[in-house]
Amino acid sequence: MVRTAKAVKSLKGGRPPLTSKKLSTSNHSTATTTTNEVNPRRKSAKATRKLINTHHQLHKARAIAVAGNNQQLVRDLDTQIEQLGGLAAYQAASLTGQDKDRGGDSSIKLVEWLRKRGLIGQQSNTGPGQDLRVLEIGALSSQNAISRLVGKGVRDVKRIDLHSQDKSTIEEIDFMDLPIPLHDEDKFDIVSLSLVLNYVPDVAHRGNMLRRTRDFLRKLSTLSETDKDEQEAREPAKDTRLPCLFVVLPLPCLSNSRYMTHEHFLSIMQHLGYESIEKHNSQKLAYMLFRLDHVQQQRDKSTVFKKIELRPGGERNNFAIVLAPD
Ligand SMILES: C[S@@+](CC[C@H](N)C(=O)[O-])C[C@H]1O[C@@H](n2cnc3c(N)ncnc32)[C@H](O)[C@@H]1O
Repeated sequence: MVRTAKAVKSLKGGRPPLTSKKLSTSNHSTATTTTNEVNPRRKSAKATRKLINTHHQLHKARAIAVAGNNQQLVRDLDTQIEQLGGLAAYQAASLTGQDKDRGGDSSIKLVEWLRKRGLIGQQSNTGPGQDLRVLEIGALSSQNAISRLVGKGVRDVKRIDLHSQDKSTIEEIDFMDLPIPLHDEDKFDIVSLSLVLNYVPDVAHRGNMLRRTRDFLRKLSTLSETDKDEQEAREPAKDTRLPCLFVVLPLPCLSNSRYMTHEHFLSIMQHLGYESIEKHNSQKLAYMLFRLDHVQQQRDKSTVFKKIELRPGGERNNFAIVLAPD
């Protein structure tokens, strides 16, 4: 068996287990069971974290092997990934992490912020934001908090994933292959990228993915002028400008990486035209909401963000994002 890089202790999972170590008995998953009968829903929090962490390591090692054109190593790593139950097992483990007793559904924070900003009304079908269109990249379930708002302030949620857990509600497609909508009305008000960037093994692909999110966001707010006037009359202080990108990362990606800091991430986002409008750190996750300014994104096309050491030290992880020029 091929040895992979030593575990990056502080980057494991991305889903926080809470204090309870009891086995999850929740049964609302749409996760499929693989031929290997891997069923992480029965695993302990520790075992779930270990499975997610091992997947991250194997995928990272595979990306390096692909870059070095080491076909034999790629095959060995593919075998190891398959033996672990493949992507389906990884997703099921992540879905387990979405259980309430493991830290929950990250879209709860998105919904909280949309409400706070007056983009979602307090009651069904009464508030502004009726027409909010959401694209969820890396979707595991159609039952999360943002999905439950469909018909209650959100018009629709388009969910995509590399490996769909339920083809009727989650389209199986790589975001990088998702056709860019030609017309503004077919684009989205909110794009969600929750715990996806850290899953992408290649640092340049992470940058490309972030850049591509802009093509899916509308140029104009969906709040009609009447909606805006009504909203401002009700709560003048609220800023209802759209469109927005919701990003969630394991906190150590920003707080303990050799190549990334919170400020550096904000610089990358700012360069892409994204203004930070909300942020929250839980014990294990960093939640961020950005607003895209389509005018700002046009400037300074030559800047490059390389993988450079920003925070030296021993006990660090290697999370990085590389952004090539436009
Ligand atoms: C850790 S799970 C996170 C799921 C969920 N968003 C959450 O916050 O719990 C990461 C998911 O991102 C998906 N993913 C990674 N890269 C993707 C891509 N390029 N296009 C679509 N989905 C992707 C993976 O298949 C995986 O299901």
